[in-house]
Amino acid sequence: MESIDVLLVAQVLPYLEQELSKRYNLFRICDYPQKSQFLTQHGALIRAVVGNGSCGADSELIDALPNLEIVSSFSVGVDKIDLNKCKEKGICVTNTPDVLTDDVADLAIGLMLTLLRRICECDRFVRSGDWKHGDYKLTTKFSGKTVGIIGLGRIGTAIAKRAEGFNCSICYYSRTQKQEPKYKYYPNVVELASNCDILVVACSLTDETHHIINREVINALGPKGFLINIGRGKHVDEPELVSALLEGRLGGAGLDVFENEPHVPEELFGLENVVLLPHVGSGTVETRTAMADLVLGNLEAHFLGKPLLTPLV
Ligand SMILES: O=CC(=O)O
Repeated sequence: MESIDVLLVAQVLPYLEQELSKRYNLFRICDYPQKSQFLTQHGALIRAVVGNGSCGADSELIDALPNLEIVSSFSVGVDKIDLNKCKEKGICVTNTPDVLTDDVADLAIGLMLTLLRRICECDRFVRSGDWKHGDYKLTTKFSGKTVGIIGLGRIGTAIAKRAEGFNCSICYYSRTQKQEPKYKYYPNVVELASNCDILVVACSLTDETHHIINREVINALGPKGFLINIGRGKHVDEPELVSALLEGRLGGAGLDVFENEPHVPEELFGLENVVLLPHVGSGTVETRTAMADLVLGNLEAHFLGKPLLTPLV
């Protein structure tokens, strides 16, 4: 398959990049200071694009690649791929579901525990020597809280199962009610936020879920409520979140994702009731390797004319 031209548009696991360059004629967009120059010179050669959750294939890129057959994303989220355009043009799209579910759900629970029990702050308290001057203040219990989940898909369900292990009650919002009698369904996010202690964003980013966490939802969650976001930064109206935290209208936030990564609002840096992570939901060696193998497996299947492993479009 060395003669197949593949374009890498994002920074991915070195193992994936190495395997791609062994198997294909690999172009890396980052090697070209002018993207437009690359596209004019080589655009017509490219049959596959490999991207990730931050950089995929927008309408402009798809238009510049007239022989594109497949976009294979090293991510579960595909909000950076113009799916409608791919459908229209008959371009296949694959992502990396399932293999990262456990890691993302583990991290969501980690964020809840870290936020409520102030684990990062406690660590800083010990390192700074402050413990010698007195004990750390009391924090908030996690076990038994009501956890509200936006999006009861693979990741949302895995979070619910884990939270059940902490005797938490589970409620959720999703476009349609699921066959899950143990979990209470709310038909809108404001009602969900009013009725839970911890609100978790676990849905995919679409036009409908952009800023699903807005001022009204934040106010419904309230000064004793906590927000956890392991979805996408754009699920949250970030300036609204920052003002709610600064004004004490929200109890706290555990965030793995931000609207303009890697930029994080600096107003958050001084707050004790936030935990800030650098988008590491699936960031373990085991999971990223499994994700890389899925990207490679999907490309191989496509070019051998076999069924795709994880087709989306
Ligand atoms: O954010 C990460 C992913 O979509 O896999």
